[in-house]
This record gives sequence, C-alpha cells and structure tokens, in this order.
Amino acid sequence: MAQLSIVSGSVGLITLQNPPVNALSAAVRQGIVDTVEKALSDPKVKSVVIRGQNGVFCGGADIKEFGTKMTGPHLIPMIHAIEAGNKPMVAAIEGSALGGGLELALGCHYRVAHSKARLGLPEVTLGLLPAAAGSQRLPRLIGVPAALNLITTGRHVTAAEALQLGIVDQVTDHDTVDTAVKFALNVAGQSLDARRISTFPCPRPAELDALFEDAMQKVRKSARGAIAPVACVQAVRAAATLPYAEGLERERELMATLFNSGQARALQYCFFAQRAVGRWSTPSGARWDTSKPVPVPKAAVIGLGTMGRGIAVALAQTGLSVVAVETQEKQMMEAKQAVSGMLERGAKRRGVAPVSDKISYSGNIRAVADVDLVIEAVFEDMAVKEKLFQQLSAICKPGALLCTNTSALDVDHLASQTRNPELVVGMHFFAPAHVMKLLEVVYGRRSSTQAVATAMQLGKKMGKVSVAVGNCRGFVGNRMLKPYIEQAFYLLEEGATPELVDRALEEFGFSMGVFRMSDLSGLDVGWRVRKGDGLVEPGLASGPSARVRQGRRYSPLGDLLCEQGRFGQKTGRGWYQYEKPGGRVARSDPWLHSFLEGYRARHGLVARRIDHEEVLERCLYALINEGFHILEDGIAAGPEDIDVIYVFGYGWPRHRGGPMFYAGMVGLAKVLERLEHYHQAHPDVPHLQPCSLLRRLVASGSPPIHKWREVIRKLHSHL
Ligand SMILES: CC(C)(COP(=O)(O)OP(=O)(O)OC[C@H]1O[C@@H](n2cnc3c(N)ncnc32)[C@H](O)[C@@H]1OP(=O)(O)O)[C@@H](O)C(=O)NCCC(=O)NCCSC(=O)C[C@@H](O)CCCCCCCCCCCCC(=O)O
Repeated sequence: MAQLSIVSGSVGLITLQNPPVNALSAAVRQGIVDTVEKALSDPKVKSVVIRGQNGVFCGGADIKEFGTKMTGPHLIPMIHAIEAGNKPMVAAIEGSALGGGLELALGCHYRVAHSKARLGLPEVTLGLLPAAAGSQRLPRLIGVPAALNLITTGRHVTAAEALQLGIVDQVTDHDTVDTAVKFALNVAGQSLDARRISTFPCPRPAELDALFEDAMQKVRKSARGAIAPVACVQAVRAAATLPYAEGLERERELMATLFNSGQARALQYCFFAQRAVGRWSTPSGARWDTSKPVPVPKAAVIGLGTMGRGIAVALAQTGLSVVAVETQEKQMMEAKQAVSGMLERGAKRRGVAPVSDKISYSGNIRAVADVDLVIEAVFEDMAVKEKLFQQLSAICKPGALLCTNTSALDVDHLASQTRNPELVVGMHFFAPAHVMKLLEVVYGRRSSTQAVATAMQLGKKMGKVSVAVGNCRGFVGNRMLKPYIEQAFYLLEEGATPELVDRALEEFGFSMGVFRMSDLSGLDVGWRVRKGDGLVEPGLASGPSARVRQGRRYSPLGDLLCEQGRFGQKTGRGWYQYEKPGGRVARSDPWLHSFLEGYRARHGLVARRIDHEEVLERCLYALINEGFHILEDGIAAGPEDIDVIYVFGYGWPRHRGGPMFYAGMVGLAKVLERLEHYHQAHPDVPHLQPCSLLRRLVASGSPPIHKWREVIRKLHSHL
C-alpha cells in the first residue's frame, strides 16, 4: 500500500497506493511507516519524495474506516516521524491533498504542487476537525486568520492560492514528481531546523480574543447547530495560545467529542450518499453502468422566466451552445438583460471570461430544430405544456431529447403528447437553477434508458447532484413537502403562530422555516395548484365543512391570505410583513395574529399551547412518512436518494443527514409510535397514518439505513 524506490541515485520515492484517492487506510499508514523507516535508515537515500499513485496525492483518512474498529498505526506519530526525520521529505502534490492528505504533506519539510492540484482541510464537512495535527500545524505555517478560514469552511484552495498563502513552496505545470525529485536533490543535506512546522511559534495576531470571538459568532450563525465548526475554532485557538504539545492534546480531546457524534455520522453518510445517487437504477432494470448517454453539444431552453434563465445560464457555463426561446417580447428583453448579468457575475466569481456568445435568443420555437436536447420551462400549466410537447415532437430533429422542468406535473402524460415518448424525461431544477446543486431526473414509464442516462450525465456535467426518480405528483421533493406544509397550517389552526413554527424548524437547522419559505417562494404558487386540484372554495367562511375537502381535513388559511392579495415577499405581506413589496426582512405582523384569532373563533377552534417538540414531530414525521410511501412505491430507489434531495434542494440541515437518516437516528419505532399517536388525535389526516413500509421495518427490528433496501426489495417481490 506504499512502495519505496530509489530514483536519481539518491532520492527515496515513496508512492501511496490505494486507488482511487489513496486514502490513508490502515494498510497505507503501515506502508508509510515502513517505507519512511527504510528510507531514513538507507545510507544511499539522501532525501525523500512522497507522492500518490494515479495522479492523486491523498484524499485523507479513510472515511470508510470510521465507525469500525480502527487498527494500524496512528496518523500523528506517523507524520511526526516524517517531520522529525533527518532527511528532507518533499510532498509531490498532484490531484488532491485533502484532510489527512494535507496533514501528511504538512509533516513533510517541503511541498511541491501541480498547478491543477487542490488542497484543503475539509474535515469540518464530515463533522470532524483536522486531528492529525492539521489544526496545530496550519496556523503555525500560514497564520491564524487564514487557517481559521480554511479549517472552519473546509474549502479547497487552488495550488496558486496555496502558494500565496505559504502552504506550498513551489507550483509547477510540468511533471510534479520530476519537479519534486529535482527539488529533493537540491535540498539534500541542508539543515531542516527551520522546516519543521510543529516547532514554529504560532503567529499571535493582535486582538486575539476579538478575532476568535468574531470567528465563533460567524460559525455559530452559519453552522445552524453544527458542532464541528465550533470545535474547529476551539482547536485553532489552542494552536494560537498553547505550546504545540498542549495544543495537540486539545485537538485530540475535541476530536474525541466529534468522532462518535451523531452529526459526524450524518455528515459522513451524506458524503457517501451524494456519491451513491450517481449509481442510479430504475425499476425497469436500467442502470448507470450499463446505459450509454448520448452527447449533447447543443441544447435549447424554452420559456425565459426565472427558471428558464437560470437553466440557460447553467447550460452555457457548462460549455453547451444554447438556444433560448421566449415568445413574449417584454419577457425576452428582461431575460436577456438578466442572463447577461448572471453570466458576468458568474464569470467574475470563477475568474474566467463570460460565455455570453454561447447563448442565442429567438422568439420562434422553430429555432430548436437542430438541438440535441430541449428543456421546457414554460408556465406550470398542463394545457400549455401539452401543446408545446406536440409542437416540439414535430419540430425537433430525430433523437432529440425532450425534457420538462415541471415541478409536479405528469411526465408520462407529456410524453404521450409526442411521437417518441421514450425521448421524454423530467429535468426538475431548483431555483435559482444556475446556483442550486440539485436536479431531479424524472423517468417516465416509457423513458428510454439512454434518455435517463443522458439527462443524468448532463446534470453531472452541469455540476449538479442528479437524482433519478420515478414519476408521480411532485416527484420526491415536492411530494414530501405537501404533508409537511399541511401540518404547519394545521398547527396554526390549533394555536401556533408562524413565528413559533418557523423558530422550531430553524432551531432544528433549516435555513428557513416553512412560513418564511412560503413568503419567499410566493403563496400564490400553492394557491394555483390547489385551485387546479379543485380544493379552493371561496365563500365558505365558517362551519365544519369549510375545513374539509374531498373527505379530508383541509386548511384554507393559505387561500384566505391569497384572497387578501398577501402573496408573500413580492407583495410585502404574507405570513409576515416586509418593509416594502420585494423586501426580504420578515417582521411579525399583528394583522396576521388577529386574523388567526378571528379565524379560530369563526370555526370554533380553541387555541392550545403548542411546543417545539410537537411542531418538529408533526411536520417532520409527516414528511418522513411520505418518504416511506415513496420508497414503498419505488419512486426513489433508496433512502439515500431522498436524503440527498432534501439536503441539496430543500435546506434540510446536512448535519442531520436527511429526513430518512434522521428517522433512523430518532429510532424508527419512535417515529412509528408518534405517528400512531398523532393519527389517533387527527384521524381525518391521512398523511399521519403510518406507512406500511415503516411498520415492516420496525417489525424487522429497525435495521440500519443501509439495510433498508433489502426490506424494500422483499416488499416489492411480494407485491
Ligand atoms: C478526493 C476527492 C476530491 C476526489 O473527488 P472525485 O470526484 O475525483 O472522486 P469521488 O469523490 O467520487 O471519490 C471516488 C471514490 O473514493 C471514495 N473516497 C474519496 N475520499 C475518500 C476517503 N477520504 N476515504 C474513503 N473513501 C474516499 C469516494 O467515496 C468514492 O467512492 P464511492 O464508492 O463512494 O463512489 C473527493 O473524493 C473528496 O473530497 N474526498 C474526501 C476528502 C476528505 O474529506 N478528506 C478528509 C477525510 S477525514 C480526515 O482526513 C481526518 C484527519 O484529519 C484526521 C484523522 C485522525 C483520525 C483519528 C481517529 C481517532 C479518533 C479519536 C476519537 C476516539 C474517541 C473514542 O472512541 O475514544
């Protein structure tokens, strides 16, 4: 797992061998210990270069080992032996040097990086801190403020930035190992006294207390309850205030609290789940590894509202030629301006030239005739989309994929409007589409394997986390949102306020509670959908029937607000009030509170005290219950798909792993018991009735989440 050879007569070349990222497994650690010892004791070796196999230096500690009984040498003494050695050690960094990988490089006396390499200490994103002395060495090398920034955000830096910060000594565009070997030959025999980072005094910035207080406030605000960023600040503080050995001890203590925490488990689960969704499969047997996507050099976007603009920008930034079609002149003018602004800002952020020439605009749908793939993003109205798909089917060249960005409508029905239904899939982006990472790729009953594979690959190229899901109303994300929002409305009827519900959800870790989110996205969106579903009945002011629709409990609260023209931020009034239409700062609205009181009085509802626990249980367990239905129906292939959708698209706090992972953490038996309890109290709310898959999982002893698929498979084979 690590090999030593001698090159250029006197340079010991140690190669880490653990594809694909040379993670520091027990075998690699043992290999490093052995080869370093050999190199140090071999009189022929005057200096040493450490590199990783296959163009990747090292992706850090082996995350798969965490949570298992860890064996093999520890990282800290291993890295210490490298630093303390009396022969110059040079890290040759290609690809990535992340986490333990960078910590290993910091133990070396010199670092040479390829210009395309990326370096960082991303442990915080896994619920950990750089506990192989990274939190103690990095501040000594680059100073406290820069180290704090890197360690608390986990961001990766380019080789150029690493050079500027002083993390690496040389950057090369040529062969990294050759360059590092030359470097090692040059420094052989030189004193290493000034090269051992652990012996550096940590630069103490002025206003140390204020600096750390500020850093702590920042992470507490952005971490929304995550504990690792806080521990990272504490560890860097130890570097700045304690001698190295004591700092190291503090790092160890802090790591011990993080290492077995639920948050670390949740974040590491997310890391693997994000990668697992790329290995998609469909109930018809289509799979990621047996499907061949078709190339998509040219694409079209139809409809240049908010979504269409974002999609066009995202496609152009990926390097595709884009035809942007909008038939309304005013909308087209506004869109052109908005798109060029988005492209310019994006280019500035990424330090590249804007790609405005990648987009051509047309008011005529015939302009899409020669594209390889079309994404429609027109108004969310089935009749409009039906007509468009009929047109596209006639206009587009043979084999062109027809994709819909609908957030809830029936993909099979749209496919049935075309001559080639196998070429139709959903590509459900999230607003703003050029920023949000999530893409739901919706396969219909007749979508071809190739169509799904092409949409999945295009999503990946666009930098999206793409999840393949089946076709049903709302797909995965929006389908689960419905019972969640519904519970929030019922809680208002029963005595809660929007502030109370939102506070409970935000303290849980959501970036926004349900009502602030509703104000942001616009209350009229849901109103239109409910009208389409025949649920809105204006004029039914009171009486029990006013709160029952289609035989179930229904809350008309959202409809009543819309009737008052309260659409949220855009009108300056919604569940909250705003300083002006388009304002963003939500303030409590006394009108809303007295409206709720009047509503309850009219309907004979007596307000009761509702606590955060009930808010969380009712909203989250209703959402999770729908997640189980989705798994039972085969709409999502596994719980990871649902969790990735919620973390990347719906603001679910990553350190809680996603709704299905969270259910496992709470305990499936508890979720079942609470759903039964609430369903008994609200028998007219079908979403609270526990799903039979949940019952089955509990009956099978609540297996860990990675075993749920077995239970689901058995369930499907019985159907
Ligand atoms: C490296 C990447 C940037 C590469 O990206 P790319 O897109 O090319 O590839 P993928 O991301 O798809 O990855 C390919 C493949 O590899 C798997 N993988 C990647 N990295 C790792 C890894 N580090 N370990 C294991 N496996 C990895 C990935 O899962 C893919 O496989 P799959 O089958 O899933 O498709 C990118 O991969 C990346 O960003 N990787 C992660 C980088 C990272 O976060 N590194 C940090 C790791 S944590 C760490 O290093 C910790 C160290 O600081 C300190 C460790 C000290 C440990 C001490 C433990 C003692 C605990 C004391 C407490 C005891 C308490 C008590 O119980 O008493």
